[in-house]
Amino acid sequence: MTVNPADTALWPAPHASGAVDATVHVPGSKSVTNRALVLAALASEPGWLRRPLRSRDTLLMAGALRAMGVGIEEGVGPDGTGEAWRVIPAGLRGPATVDVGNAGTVMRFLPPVAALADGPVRFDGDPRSYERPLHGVIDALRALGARIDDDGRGALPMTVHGSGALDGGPVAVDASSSSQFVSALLLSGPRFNQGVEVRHTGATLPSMPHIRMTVDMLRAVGAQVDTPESGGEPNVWRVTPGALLGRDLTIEPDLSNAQPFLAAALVTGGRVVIPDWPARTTQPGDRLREIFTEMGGSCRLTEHGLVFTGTGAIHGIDVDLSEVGELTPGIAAVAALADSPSTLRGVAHLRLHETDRLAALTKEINELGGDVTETADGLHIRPRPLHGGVFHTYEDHRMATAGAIIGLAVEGIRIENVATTAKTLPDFPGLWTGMLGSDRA
Ligand SMILES: O=C(O)C1=C[C@@H](OP(=O)(O)O)[C@@H](O)[C@H](O)C1
Ligand SMILES: C=C(OP(=O)(O)O)C(=O)O
Repeated sequence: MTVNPADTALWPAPHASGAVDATVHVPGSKSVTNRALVLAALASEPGWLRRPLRSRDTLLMAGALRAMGVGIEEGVGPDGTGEAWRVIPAGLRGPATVDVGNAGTVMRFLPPVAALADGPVRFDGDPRSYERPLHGVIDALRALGARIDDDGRGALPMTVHGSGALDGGPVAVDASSSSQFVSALLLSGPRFNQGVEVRHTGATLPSMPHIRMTVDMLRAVGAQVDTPESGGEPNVWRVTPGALLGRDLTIEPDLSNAQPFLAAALVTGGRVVIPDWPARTTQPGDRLREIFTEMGGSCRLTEHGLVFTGTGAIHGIDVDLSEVGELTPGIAAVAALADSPSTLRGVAHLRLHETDRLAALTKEINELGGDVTETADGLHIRPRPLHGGVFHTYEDHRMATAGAIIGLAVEGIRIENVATTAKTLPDFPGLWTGMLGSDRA
């Protein structure tokens, strides 16, 4: 990818002059949009995605599916309101090339789809995508009958030689480095000849809500899925082969991307409303209601959405984030501004995310005067007065939003490459300054 020098420029993170009071419309969920695209592409009839997220990760997913022959028409919905994408499934085909960027969902969810295509599908992406774990997907697909050429490291780049069908059946996977290995195999499972039975063999399994999201969305398109929670064996998921329905699905706002805005209410002692917060969801961001309440805020789910209010006090927290790892950078940023220390646990696998997030958070907060230490599976954060400086982001969207949170309370923070937020959150700077502008209007 060519980097535009303007994108890596330093962005002066706005300092909050007072308590924020704003309503923020957060764009659609990355995780839901990319699952919905895959399931719609594998269905036996066309479907609709309403209010899809339009961001780097989701456009890469749509582009990759189009390259394999799927029709995706971007436009307005059947009732003429709001953005909606029409997905028209077609016989999956190669040769095709997939650019995964640095999207975990694209690099893990699409190789099983490619195994169903007729022809070779080449996968490549950003340099970081070569380092992110993919062995679980590659080894499992080979065990299920696929032919894959990689360079022997079990990582990108690689070519999946689709033969139009895959046997499927039982397979063992160590998904301790990413829950996306399990999700990937389950999502395409209904289209494998024998379905799929995925047995997780590792000691730990992160991001369980994201696996529940996969299961819920599969069931919503007619798949039969047996899970440990529905009375099955622990660590075993079974998907029965069968046709998938085309659906008309409205995508929920991305609750993990609501995090910086909720944090703004907490940090400034203000109030932020997030419309369309779902009453029931599998998104891990829903845990923020509890976590940010423990850290000093309060929230109410109303007809207007989630109303989150800060008091001005920010407390430290001792919390296991293994289920909700993607919330860690934002929680670490708030914790660095708290009135007592924090311990964030259960997130060793974050070393393999967009960047090594534990190292990056430690270095960047400490360079502003903070006192953060890495543990085997997380961070200890002892708040200290911070000063301005450059906050490096390592092409990680959540590092950029974490820096913006600190910038609200600390003058002179400049964020490197704020444009990296476009991975999942289009126009973050606009939404952020809009939120801060509302209290001055
Ligand atoms: O399935 C998904 O949509 C995701 C699963 C999680 O991945 P890991 O299990 O690799 O942490 C999460 O961190 C990522 O942002 C999105
Ligand atoms: C880990 C993340 O993304 P990915 O889907 O690329 O794994 C994230 O969004 O925090």
